[in-house]
Amino acid sequence: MERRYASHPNEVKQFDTQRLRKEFHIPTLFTPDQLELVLTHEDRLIIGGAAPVNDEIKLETELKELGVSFFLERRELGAINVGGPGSVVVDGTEYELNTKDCLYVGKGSREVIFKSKDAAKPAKFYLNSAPAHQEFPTAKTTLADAESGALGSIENSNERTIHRFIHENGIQSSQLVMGMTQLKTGNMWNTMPAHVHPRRMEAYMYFDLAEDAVVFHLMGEPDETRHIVIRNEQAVISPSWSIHSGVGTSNYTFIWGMAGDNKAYADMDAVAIKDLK
Ligand SMILES: O=C[C@H](O)[C@@H](O)CC(=O)C(=O)O
Ligand SMILES: [Zn+2]
Repeated sequence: MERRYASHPNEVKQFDTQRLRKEFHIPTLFTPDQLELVLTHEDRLIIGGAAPVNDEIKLETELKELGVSFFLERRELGAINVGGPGSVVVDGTEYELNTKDCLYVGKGSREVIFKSKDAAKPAKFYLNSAPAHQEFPTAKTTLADAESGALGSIENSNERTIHRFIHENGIQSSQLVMGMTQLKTGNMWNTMPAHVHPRRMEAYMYFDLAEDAVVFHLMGEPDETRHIVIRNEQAVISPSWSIHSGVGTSNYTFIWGMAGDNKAYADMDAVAIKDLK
């Protein structure tokens, strides 16, 4: 498991492109038959991917890295499938996950196995895991069952649908909040006007992008913004003090996941566009 340390905004404003990418950009999530994991010290969120093709993939790591006797002993997990049909087996119970379905796995689950149904159309499970101090039941949800809301307008090139999966009024969790935002065709902007939430960090994973398309992801303090160029199926870490917004060369979908002091989705401090620098 790769480890990323937490960052101070006064240091980050000195970073060049290479250093910004090294600290915040996660380029590889889906390697066939491998588990990819990055533990950030921003609220200790683990960001990862499981792409089973010919083999099953087990959720595991060097246990010394977490100081526990099994992965979810003191953690919870959110998994969203962005590939073909697959399933997740939690302590012997199999949950089928089609494209864009979400599974929450509660603290205390001992064995989590990721599987694809068809090696020709492999599943790709995007993973967020946060420390948890209370057990909540493992639960599945789908786009159709999620609490969804329309946001934005074509005039602002940001017409999109926000789907909330793991949140206050949805699947219950200790601190993990997770969902998916889908931009309509011809709409390129997400989260503009931008916001910060010093109470919670956030991670974005962009997908449904063509191979030659990119998202210019915006980060930094509102008056010290920087950009990171992100390609299909890559993630980016947003410290609690940073905006997290982006504009694509075409429309896209992204998964957002948060951990921190509260689970109130609307607890954001809006930044007026006129105040951005
Ligand atoms: O704190 C919440 C997150 O930044 C996202 O949910 C924002 C988002 O999906 C969007 O505006 O498109
Ligand atoms: Zn946010």
